[in-house]
Amino acid sequence: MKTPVRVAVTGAAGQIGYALLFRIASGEMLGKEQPVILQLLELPIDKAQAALKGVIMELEDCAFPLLADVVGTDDPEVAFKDADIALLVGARPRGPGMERKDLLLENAKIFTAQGAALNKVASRDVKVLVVGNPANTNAYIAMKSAPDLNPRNFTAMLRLDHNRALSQLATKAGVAVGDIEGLIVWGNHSPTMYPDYRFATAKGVNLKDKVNDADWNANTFIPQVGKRGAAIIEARGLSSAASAANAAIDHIHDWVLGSNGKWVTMGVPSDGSYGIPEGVIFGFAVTTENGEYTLVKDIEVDDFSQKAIDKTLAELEEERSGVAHLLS
Ligand SMILES: NC(=O)C1=CN([C@@H]2O[C@H](COP(=O)(O)OP(=O)(O)OC[C@H]3O[C@@H](n4cnc5c(N)ncnc54)[C@H](O)[C@@H]3O)[C@@H](O)[C@H]2O)C=CC1
Ligand SMILES: O=C([O-])CC(=O)C(=O)O
Repeated sequence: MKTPVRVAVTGAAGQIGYALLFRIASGEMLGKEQPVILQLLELPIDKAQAALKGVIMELEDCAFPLLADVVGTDDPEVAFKDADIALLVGARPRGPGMERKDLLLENAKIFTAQGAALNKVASRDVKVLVVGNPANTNAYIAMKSAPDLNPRNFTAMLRLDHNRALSQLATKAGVAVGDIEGLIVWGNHSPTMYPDYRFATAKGVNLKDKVNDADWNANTFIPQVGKRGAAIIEARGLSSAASAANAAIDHIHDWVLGSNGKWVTMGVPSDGSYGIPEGVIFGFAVTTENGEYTLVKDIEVDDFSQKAIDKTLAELEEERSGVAHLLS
């Protein structure tokens, strides 16, 4: 039997947590041979702790062979102790009529405290995925609050946007979603994100050429992917949960086990590529192998794409300056 991997999940009793934990424990994230220890964090309030207790009871009732242990706590330093993977989900979600950045100041404090706790007690190789919104800037805050950890290991979730774009493109192009390669979502997890299908192919066929519809790209595809979160809130009265949990599983699965040469989108600290200032957590195309990601370089950026990238970067810079006072 392999040594169990310690997976910390914050906001574990929330809607995404409920859609996520059972899949991690059944081996969908790290593989069917990999035991896990779940270290679950919830707020130090009775209702949240009682809900967490109920979720842990249900995890027990599944008798998952791969679930080596479960810890429930209200203390980040207990949840993150020796964590190999940390899924930072716990944060307030938006409601109808709000943008994700409206959550910034309220949620930012969570990520300074949790970054500091990770810095203190997590594995030195911990892989961090920030799901709580606004995800890119929260990941930036956590990264800056953890100066002893490798900044590369702080990532934000754009995989849901990537998966949404895959699905819409597959439908439009009349191809199987699993055959699509070479898709990117650049930038911020917000309506300014830029889903870019210029290099997407299915079975070697370029899908931009196949679709051949610039109007659909500019006026349907890009805005629909960008505003999909709001459309779900409108329809459900609650923000996406199962699809968000699914994207978190995909993100960590590929980061740990590899993407087999496929491009996937991760929000990662820029190394200065494509003119994105170093350290800004930006959605880039990456490939993953042996637990490491590599930015895909030298993607041609045309005028249309440059304008879209500039717009989403400007928003991230604005968010970053809005939280600068929390980081000094
Ligand atoms: N990046 C992405 O693609 C997506 C991000 N999200 C975001 O994920 C976050 C969670 O969403 P839901 O699960 O639907 O919300 P929820 O409200 O159902 O659950 C959040 C849970 O986090 C807990 N929590 C709050 N502050 C905490 C803290 N400091 N430490 C530990 N736990 C804490 C709450 O008690 C609650 O149980 C929201 O910010 C939402 O906007 C949602 C969908 C997609
Ligand atoms: O839209 C929201 O607030 C939740 C989210 O991030 C998404 O579904 O993409």
